[in-house]
Amino acid sequence: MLRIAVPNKGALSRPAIEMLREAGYRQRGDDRDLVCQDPANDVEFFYLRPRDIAVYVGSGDLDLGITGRDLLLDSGAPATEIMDLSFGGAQFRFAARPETLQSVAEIDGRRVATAFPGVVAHYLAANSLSATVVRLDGAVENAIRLGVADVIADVVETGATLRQAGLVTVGEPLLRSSAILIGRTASETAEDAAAADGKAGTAQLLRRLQGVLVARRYVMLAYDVRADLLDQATALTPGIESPTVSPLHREGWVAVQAMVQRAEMHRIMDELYEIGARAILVTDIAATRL
Ligand SMILES: Nc1ncnc2c1ncn2[C@@H]1O[C@H](COP(=O)(O)OP(=O)(O)OP(=O)(O)O)[C@@H](O)[C@H]1O
Ligand SMILES: O=P(O)(O)OC[C@H]1O[C@H](OP(=O)(O)OP(=O)(O)O)[C@H](O)[C@@H]1O
Ligand SMILES: [Mg+2]
Repeated sequence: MLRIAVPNKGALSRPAIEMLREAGYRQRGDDRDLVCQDPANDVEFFYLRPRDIAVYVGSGDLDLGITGRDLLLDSGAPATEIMDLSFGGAQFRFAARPETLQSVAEIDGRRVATAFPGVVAHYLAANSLSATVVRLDGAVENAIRLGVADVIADVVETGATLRQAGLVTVGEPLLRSSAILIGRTASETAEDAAAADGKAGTAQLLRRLQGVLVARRYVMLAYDVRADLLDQATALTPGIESPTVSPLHREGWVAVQAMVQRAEMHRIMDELYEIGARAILVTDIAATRL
């Protein structure tokens, strides 16, 4: 049986559970449940603090887990990123009072408050800087006004918390984080992952999660167009492999179906209309296996 760690609380919990449900797995019905069995898929889910997930996966006690890239790096656990899950996006940045630090180089010799000492130590070492790291649990934006630190290093999503605390970012992000699937060994494909841990459920999970990512990113576009305009139209909608073209009852016209990126759909529909395509329809994709 495959054993998978899922965030029990925090920014990543709800979207992780939603993604697993969309991928066809059974998930807990109550926020307080710590374990959920999914016998139909031969998987057991454990709900854990996102910060602890890399530890369980790194030790081999759990096979796979969903956590943040920043939390994986911070843990220093021997686990690796298998797949970017495209949610929980945030930057990890230094911040300070305006006008106090012109560049990251000036962090040298200062006190840096953070709940991610591993990420900060890694960055300082890679950039030959030395600073005193003050480890806090959260609400680190307060550390400067309370005199504990000169600089903070924290997760920034909208930037609202920094603004409210009267702080500004310093330098470029230390890292761009998002939710990731982690395992013991890096795997390029679902087949590699299954081969690495010898569990069939691993390949199935990877394929299903990839299926959800594609279903979220793409829509199905269908339209009718005059056959002599088909080359022009399919240049706009090449699809993933190749568009489906079917004859229409109406002489000289064809129907075309192709997947397009959701972010591009309105531009493509406008351009198709311009060249003479009609009955242009978009439908959501519920699930995919490409
Ligand atoms: N707005 C956000 N605030 C905090 N973490 C975020 C945010 N958006 C994404 N994340 C990611 O969520 C993970 C942190 O989750 P975690 O549950 O440890 O903290 P949290 O969401 O702040 O919850 P809490 O601090 O209440 O325990 C990190 O990987 C972080 O990059
Ligand atoms: O850029 P923003 O959209 O404002 O989000 C980032 C803030 O959210 C998180 O704090 P959280 O609410 O989790 O509190 P914590 O510091 O106690 O973890 C994070 O630590 C930042 O403070
Ligand atoms: Mg937090």
